[in-house]
Amino acid sequence: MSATEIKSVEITTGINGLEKVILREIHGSSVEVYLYGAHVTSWKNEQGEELLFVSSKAIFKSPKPIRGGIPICFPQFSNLGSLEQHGFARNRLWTIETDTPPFPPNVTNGVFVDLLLKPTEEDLKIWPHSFEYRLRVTLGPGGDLMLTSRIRNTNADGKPFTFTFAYHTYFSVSDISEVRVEGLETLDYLDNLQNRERYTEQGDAITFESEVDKIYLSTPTKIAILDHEKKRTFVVRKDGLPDAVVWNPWDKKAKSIADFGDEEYKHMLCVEAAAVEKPITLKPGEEWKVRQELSAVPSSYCSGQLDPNKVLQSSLL
Ligand SMILES: O=P(O)(O)OC[C@H]1O[C@@H](O)[C@H](O)[C@@H](O)[C@@H]1O
Repeated sequence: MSATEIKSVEITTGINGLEKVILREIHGSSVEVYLYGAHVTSWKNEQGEELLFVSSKAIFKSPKPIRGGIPICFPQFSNLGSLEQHGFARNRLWTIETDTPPFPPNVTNGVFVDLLLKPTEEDLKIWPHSFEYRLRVTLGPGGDLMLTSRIRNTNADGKPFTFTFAYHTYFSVSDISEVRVEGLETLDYLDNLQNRERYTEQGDAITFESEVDKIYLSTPTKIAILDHEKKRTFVVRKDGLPDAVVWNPWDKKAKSIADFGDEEYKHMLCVEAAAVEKPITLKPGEEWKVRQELSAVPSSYCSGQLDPNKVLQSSLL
């Protein structure tokens, strides 16, 4: 048996000496996750092709979050509150947890790592709430990438807390002009480029020809990103996350982002499973559990299958 045929969890050192965990499946797929931000920075298929976008200018150094991969936005999405943009979970050091409270059996298939974030004294000064955030990153037997989050209110003062959330996934695409997203058509969205005014998406699948920054509301549990040039379709399945943010900065905004290459907008698309419109409130002792599952399939994948009405009726997870 060669090294790539062994299923494994390896803890090693990544860029700038930051610790990372590499998950490998027997057929050759792999996932890398940094303890800094519990940030997935790589997801490769059985052919070793990278499926996530990470900027060539990404800075792997605190306090800057890593540009690309899957940042975790918690306890605040965007600037919807008093915290730094997208909250602090994405630039804190998480720990590996070996004695995690049991997960339901459907999230224990495959190879996984459990990460834990608890607030420091400093964090409590800016967000005065005790919590335990457990993230399980799982690489499934078929190369699927699953992120399961469990967030528990551990406040001893009897107080509830409220937050917004997103898995800010950057998908790698060959050419953004050739990409379309299915599953969001006809839905309502808040347009971040227009003071979060509410609009209704018209027409067919979503395509890209300029900057886009939209929060789609009450979205189906399944969304597809079709990359015609690569002949690849990403399928996002989500559970407990009603919203979906779609973001591409396009050329002008790209130039204003220091840790993002001028032309890189052509090769990425963020589709972010999120809970934004209706913030989540947890009482002490309560736990919120959500899940995102990503798969990459060849583009013979039947387009049109993701009619939101049909998808909404079916249970996908
Ligand atoms: O540069 P950041 O903080 O990682 O955010 C990137 C983008 O993230 C998206 O989720 C937001 O909708 C955008 O408004 C934002 O520009």
